[in-house]
Amino acid sequence: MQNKRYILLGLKHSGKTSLAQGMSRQLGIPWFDLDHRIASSHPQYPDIRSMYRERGLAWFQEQECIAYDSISDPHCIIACGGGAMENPSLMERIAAERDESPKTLRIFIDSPEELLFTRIIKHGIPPFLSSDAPREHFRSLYVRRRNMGLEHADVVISAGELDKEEVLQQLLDRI
Ligand SMILES: Nc1ncnc2c1ncn2[C@@H]1O[C@H](COP(=O)(O)OP(=O)(O)O)[C@@H](O)[C@H]1O
Ligand SMILES: O=C(O)C1=C[C@@H](OP(=O)(O)O)[C@@H](O)[C@H](O)C1
Ligand SMILES: [Mg+2]
Repeated sequence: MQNKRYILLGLKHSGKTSLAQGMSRQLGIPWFDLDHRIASSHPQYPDIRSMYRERGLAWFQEQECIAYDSISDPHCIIACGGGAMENPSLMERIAAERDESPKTLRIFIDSPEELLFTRIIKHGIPPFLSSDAPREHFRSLYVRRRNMGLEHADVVISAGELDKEEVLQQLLDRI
């Protein structure tokens, strides 16, 4: 099972980065995180939030594509950011790669809305959520991104209330 390229998709805080690390440990193949690559290419910003806030969505989406293109390993795990499903250029790249080589597998981590919102606001309201009505904004964003994730995915993992190790196990059983 390890001779594939696994792409992790899911809303913010669904556990993509943690799962990529866990999969890498279990499968013995490298893992990459698009946000980490963007951050290390732009050390003038303290974090992803501040660069997203300062440079805006279009710039950030371009950086996601550049970060994706910079990964050449055919066998690896790539954790995308929570907005990746809404980045058409990135989704097209990955779909084209999948058409060329069925060894690319898109995995959507499907987590409940309320649980994600609770995890997200623990660290304050992120720049992609309106500060006036973050809960309502998150609801519409959740529905839209989830539908897109389900549409793009080859495998869907229902994470429910499972802890990280349990989600990882579900995922490993399915690939
Ligand atoms: N299944 C889970 N159960 C509980 N907490 C989780 C779970 N998955 C992720 N988390 C927590 O949510 C936060 C975001 O996790 P992370 O792996 O960075 O998600 P993502 O990359 O999807 O934003 C971290 O604090 C992490 O410990
Ligand atoms: O949901 C989003 O729009 C975003 C999620 C973040 O990634 P994580 O899902 O890994 O936290 C990061 O890419 C950026 O802040 C935008
Ligand atoms: Mg992440």
